[in-house]
Amino acid sequence: MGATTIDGKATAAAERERIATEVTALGEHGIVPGLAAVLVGDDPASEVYVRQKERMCERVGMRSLGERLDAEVSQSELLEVVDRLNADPAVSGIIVQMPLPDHLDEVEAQERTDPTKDVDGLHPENAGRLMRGDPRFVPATPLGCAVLLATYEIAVSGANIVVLGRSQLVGRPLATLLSAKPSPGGPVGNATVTVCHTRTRDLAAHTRAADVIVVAAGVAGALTADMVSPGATVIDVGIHRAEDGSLHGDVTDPTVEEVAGALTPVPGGVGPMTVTMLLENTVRAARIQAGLPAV
Ligand SMILES: Nc1nc(=O)c2c([nH]1)NC[C@@H]1CN(c3ccc(C(=O)N[C@@H](CCC(=O)O)C(=O)O)cc3)C=[N+]21
Repeated sequence: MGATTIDGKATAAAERERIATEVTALGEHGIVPGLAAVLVGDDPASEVYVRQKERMCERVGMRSLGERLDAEVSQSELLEVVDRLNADPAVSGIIVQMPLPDHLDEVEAQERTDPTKDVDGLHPENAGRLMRGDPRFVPATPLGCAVLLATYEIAVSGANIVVLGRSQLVGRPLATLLSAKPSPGGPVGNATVTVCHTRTRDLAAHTRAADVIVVAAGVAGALTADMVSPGATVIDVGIHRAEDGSLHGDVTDPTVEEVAGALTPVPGGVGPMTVTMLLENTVRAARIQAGLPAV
């Protein structure tokens, strides 16, 4: 038997064809969407992200700008970079990659980002709009997960979904998105969502009752086969680099694949969708800044 593989790489490639068409249409208005990523220090997951982002921007005809800052950079120097990108008309979207080194204040950097350029959706205004059911930028990873579920026609409406993880970037917004009343043309919603985390008592009881489990714990080994009900869908958001350079998700137990009905691989699952939805948000940002209707 074995689970259906949810092919994020192929789904992302199809989504990029649509995005490339939108980029071409904007080009006719003289607009080239540009994405700036601020990377402080050398977090390995962020390094993977930067590289993929630059490749994919190029493929769809967008501009990509990398701002690499030393791990020792001060908070005021970081904020100056954000201010400069806010003021730069060639920059449509800005992301400050997480996690930042401990001496830096992430929230202050997020609040400093122009909310119309905040393609990660982390500015309180954008996070608040998502909570209110009127999103401007849905964070790329949650949006990518929702698009995968829709593409593979995995029932979300009325389903029991466990989101394992409660980060501002993934778990929190994903739970909001999946439980929301979907807006017309918007992504999937109407699920019954349980947000679980490291302090959840009897986690396995929750995951075993789930039709869909999204593992966004950031901890390798967070989900084992005994925690999965037969046929359930498992979306693995984790990304870890092993000593030998290979990439792995939060799911490390190989028997999960024998129990689950569908499973995202790492690499080739959520990762490529994240990059692609970031491009989508950047096109949206460019349209908003140009006074065009957001698509
Ligand atoms: N503000 C912020 N927003 C983020 O969205 C964010 C972040 N900070 N910090 C770092 C993490 C990590 N992340 C990845 C996205 C895509 C891949 C990706 O493309 N993965 C490919 C790997 C391809 C390869 O190199 O082999 C895959 O899974 O197939 C990886 C990692 C986004 N993050």
